[in-house]
Amino acid sequence: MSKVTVVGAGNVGATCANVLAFNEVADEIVMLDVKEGVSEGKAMDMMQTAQLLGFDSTVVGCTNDYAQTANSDVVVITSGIPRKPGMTREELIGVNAGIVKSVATNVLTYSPNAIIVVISNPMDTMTYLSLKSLGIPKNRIIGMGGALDSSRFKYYLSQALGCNANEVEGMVIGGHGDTTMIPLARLATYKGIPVSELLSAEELEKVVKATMVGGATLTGLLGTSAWYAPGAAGAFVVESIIKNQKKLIPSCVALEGEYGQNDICIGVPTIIGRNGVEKIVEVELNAAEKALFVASADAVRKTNDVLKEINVL
Ligand SMILES: NC(=O)c1ccc[n+]([C@@H]2O[C@H](COP(=O)([O-])OP(=O)(O)OC[C@H]3O[C@@H](n4cnc5c(N)ncnc54)[C@H](O)[C@@H]3O)[C@@H](O)[C@H]2O)c1
Ligand SMILES: O=C(O)C[C@H](O)C(=O)O
Repeated sequence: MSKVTVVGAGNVGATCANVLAFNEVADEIVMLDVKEGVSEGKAMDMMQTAQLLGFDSTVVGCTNDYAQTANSDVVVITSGIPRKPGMTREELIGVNAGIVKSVATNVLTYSPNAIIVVISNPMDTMTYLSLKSLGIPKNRIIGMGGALDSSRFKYYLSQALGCNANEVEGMVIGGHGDTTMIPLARLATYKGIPVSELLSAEELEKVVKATMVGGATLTGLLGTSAWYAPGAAGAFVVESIIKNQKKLIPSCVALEGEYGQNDICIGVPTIIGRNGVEKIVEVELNAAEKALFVASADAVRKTNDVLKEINVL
């Protein structure tokens, strides 16, 4: 019997729960939100698709009742506010830090062995806050950003190449921010062929830039931030944990010397399985990529410092 809780039944949380149910990733999926009746209503709506879509997972909704989340194997945190056009993710810290800290504490009380997947923004800092305030082993705290950013990178590469996105490989590491993301263009391939052999340097640069502001572009179009790919990316990470798939997914994890960094949570390639972070894979970066990673970590650290200034850490 596997159980996943999704906290925050807004755009991202509900989409994540829906994908988890549709793909039968867990036997039971609990959605929790502070808005009276919203989780219950969305859960009932999803359950009324079960016969149409043919899934057997159970979706349960509750209003702030953590007892219903008890003994979850994985808890996904999406609670908090999203950005509006013109904002950065970092600007959300003042509101979201308090929400994420209290939610993380509550879920751990009822699911002391859960693996926590943090989605709320600014995600790298919310992951660090969860790690520091919960004091659980670092393998059990995973920030979701790289799965989404890499999917966007593959999308933009496929558009430039005019090919199927499923036949493109590529990873984005670094922070999950408009200026901190590092799409690893040098290592991206189409059917094993380096994309640098198929696209000009200018075309590749355009893809990299579009990937970095992928979230901002959607926020401009939608008036709030995206949810289909973010929800699916959250479910993708959860599936690798629940089914022990050991997929290589760029994820925001605590570094202790890896990539030359300490006391930070930031996106790096990780093997994700039943124990959460099973392994951090150290890809050999070239000098330019190393410099970008250092700058990205410096920027993430600056946002982490705000946690102390606003007294949540
Ligand atoms: N890491 C990523 O890749 C990524 C991708 C997309 C969105 N996000 C972030 O995810 C968060 C959610 O985005 P969204 O579009 O779903 O927003 P949303 O407003 O649609 O949903 C957020 C939900 O959280 C709920 N909530 C607020 N405080 C709560 C609490 N204390 N306990 C339980 N629920 C609470 C709200 O009632 C709301 O339903 C935002 O911070 C957004 O920036 C991150
Ligand atoms: O862009 C945002 O603010 C939401 C999320 O981080 C995303 O990348 O879609």
